[in-house]
Amino acid sequence: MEIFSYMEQYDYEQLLFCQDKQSGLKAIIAIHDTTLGPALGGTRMWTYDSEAAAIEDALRLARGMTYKNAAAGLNLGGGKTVIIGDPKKDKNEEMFRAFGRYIQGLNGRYITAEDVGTTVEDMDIIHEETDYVTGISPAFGSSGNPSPVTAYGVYKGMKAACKEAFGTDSLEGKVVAVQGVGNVAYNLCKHLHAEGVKLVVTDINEEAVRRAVDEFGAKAVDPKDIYEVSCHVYAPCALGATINDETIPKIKAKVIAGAANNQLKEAYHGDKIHEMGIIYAPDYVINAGGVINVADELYGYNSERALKKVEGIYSSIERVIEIAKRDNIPTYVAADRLAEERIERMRKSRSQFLQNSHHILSRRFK
Ligand SMILES: NC(=O)c1ccc[n+]([C@@H]2O[C@H](COP(=O)([O-])OP(=O)(O)OC[C@H]3O[C@@H](n4cnc5c(N)ncnc54)[C@H](O)[C@@H]3O)[C@@H](O)[C@H]2O)c1
Ligand SMILES: CC(C)C[C@H](N)C(=O)O
Repeated sequence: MEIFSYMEQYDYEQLLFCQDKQSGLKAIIAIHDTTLGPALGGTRMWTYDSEAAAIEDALRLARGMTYKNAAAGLNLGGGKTVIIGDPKKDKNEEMFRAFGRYIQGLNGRYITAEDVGTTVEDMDIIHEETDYVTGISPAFGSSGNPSPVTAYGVYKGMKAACKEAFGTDSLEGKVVAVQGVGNVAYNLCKHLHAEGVKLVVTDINEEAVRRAVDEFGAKAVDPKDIYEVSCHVYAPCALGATINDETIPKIKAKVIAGAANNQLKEAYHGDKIHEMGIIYAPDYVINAGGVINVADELYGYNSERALKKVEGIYSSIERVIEIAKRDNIPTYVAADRLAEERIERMRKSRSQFLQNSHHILSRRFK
């Protein structure tokens, strides 16, 4: 990948490489756009096949956060970190302390939180070095693990998408195929099971599958068979790019609604599923519950206020579907428009000069 041309193509602001030999930290912080405010996005720890793959993931995820935060009505820009390593083997305290110091060095341009492979405990260690971290322990008056709240938002968004596809938002008796039953999807399955959904699940982690089978009576299938499951809803809740040339012909669901980031491998895959009449709940709209929840910490965390906002994901999905139908466009395009229009409106309305401490007059008028 030609990094500068890629950054130019999608208008990225900054890409940082953070290395700490002692702890083994190899982190990449990508800041996409800070028009709306500081970039907020989680830290993913993953064993990437190559450094290029890690850079690409950081960049794609950071841009996703710009759109997610904008569409959710947050006054936050988009950024993301990836740490190269195995979260089960390679973590240590010094690593997250070193990483926290790099975040502190950005002086508020980037705020982090959890993502795949990182936990509340990791955020607490980062917090030893910087205040620019969210999703830390409730003991600090913070919001803790965002996953259950993300799951609640996905559940609400799935109901809105089903209303469009099946004429009712009741999920009772529906079959939902859940790919990846980790932190978010386990909690999603709880809501679905409580509403009488028949669950079909898969995961590469056998223990995660067993838990869903035992607790929710889910049927387990092999990871490669999840696309072909005869179901009403396909819920991608593992990693990204699972909607692609290979999987689309296998999908039997009428609705795609799940937690994973960057579900469409390429934009044209969104066009393909639209042509097939599938109702796609755009990933960054339906999975915004976690970021809405951690962002509330910046105002002094109030869980009731945050959950109320997360419930709004139902109407956000309704709105995206409405725009898509009105303008005869796929839902992913409708969501992008919503986000881009908000960023542009704010860019214009915030463009006038404002007296603060970082401008040409700051030394003269102290
Ligand atoms: N945690 C949050 O609050 C949050 C918020 C927004 C978006 N997301 C996104 O949702 C997704 C899940 O997040 P999470 O926090 O639950 O992560 P997680 O790591 O707890 O869960 C992911 C699960 O997917 C499984 N998995 C990985 N590859 C798989 C494959 N090929 N087939 C089947 N299963 C596979 C893993 O074993 C794991 O159990 C991620 O894409 C994440 O970026 C998470
Ligand atoms: C909790 C959030 C800041 C990050 C979350 N992993 C997301 O992708 O939205």
